[in-house]
Amino acid sequence: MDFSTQPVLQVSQATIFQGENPVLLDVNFSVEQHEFVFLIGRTGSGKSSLLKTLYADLPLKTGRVEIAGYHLEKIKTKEVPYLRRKIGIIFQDFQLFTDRSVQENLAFVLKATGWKDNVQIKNRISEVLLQVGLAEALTKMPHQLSGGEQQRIVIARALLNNPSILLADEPTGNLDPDVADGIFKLFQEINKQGTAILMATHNHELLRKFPYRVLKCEKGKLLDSQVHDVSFGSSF
Ligand SMILES: Nc1ncnc2c1ncn2[C@@H]1O[C@H](COP(=O)(O)OP(=O)(O)OP(=O)(O)O)[C@@H](O)[C@H]1O
Repeated sequence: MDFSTQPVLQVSQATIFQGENPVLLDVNFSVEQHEFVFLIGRTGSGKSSLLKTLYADLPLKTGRVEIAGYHLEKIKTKEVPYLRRKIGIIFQDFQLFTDRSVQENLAFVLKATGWKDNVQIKNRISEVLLQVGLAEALTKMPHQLSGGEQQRIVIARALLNNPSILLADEPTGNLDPDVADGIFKLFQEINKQGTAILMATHNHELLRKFPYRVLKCEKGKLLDSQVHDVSFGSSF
């Protein structure tokens, strides 16, 4: 068994760019396997740009990032799909195929990531649906599900390949507060089972309720509540 304490994410001296424009300078932090970390900051402060860099949607031009065993400063385009199997990515807007059932949406991802055995595919889909509390949704079409249920399916999809870290960009942003609470609890359960979570949020309530570590994008820097005095205030 692997008892290594190697962080799942390590960022050193990285600059986060949008095109030619630097958005965050000299970014340094790491995330351990058991951690739940909030990413905050005003609109336009660089949260999404940081997350996009971490899943290799934006190139890392300066500095070093190791995530789920991949070094982004030297990753090749053909390796990016393999990296994305090791990290789960969840956005605010559910991007399910609207013309396919839940089962077909999930099977598509497994097949695209190399799964071939139909029995194993079926079993894995049942497992992740059970994990997100939606076993009965298997044959439903996305439009037959509520917003919160669709987001649960998106989370199930992100879990299919047992990622070591989930990157979530405002995953509760479009949901009613009660539904958002349920989704947040689901993230906490997933975290307790050993998946690190880095979640961008504007939700003050969550930050006040849950004393997780906070990374804050502010004036081109990334502040870390483990190192800096990070104010939540009204500035995010
Ligand atoms: N596709 C893009 N092309 C060029 N510039 C962009 C692009 N997306 C974002 N930016 C710019 O990069 C900077 C950081 O934006 P980013 O989307 O990372 O902020 P954010 O903190 O995620 O904001 P929000 O809370 O509104 O999602 C902003 O100045 C923004 O205008």
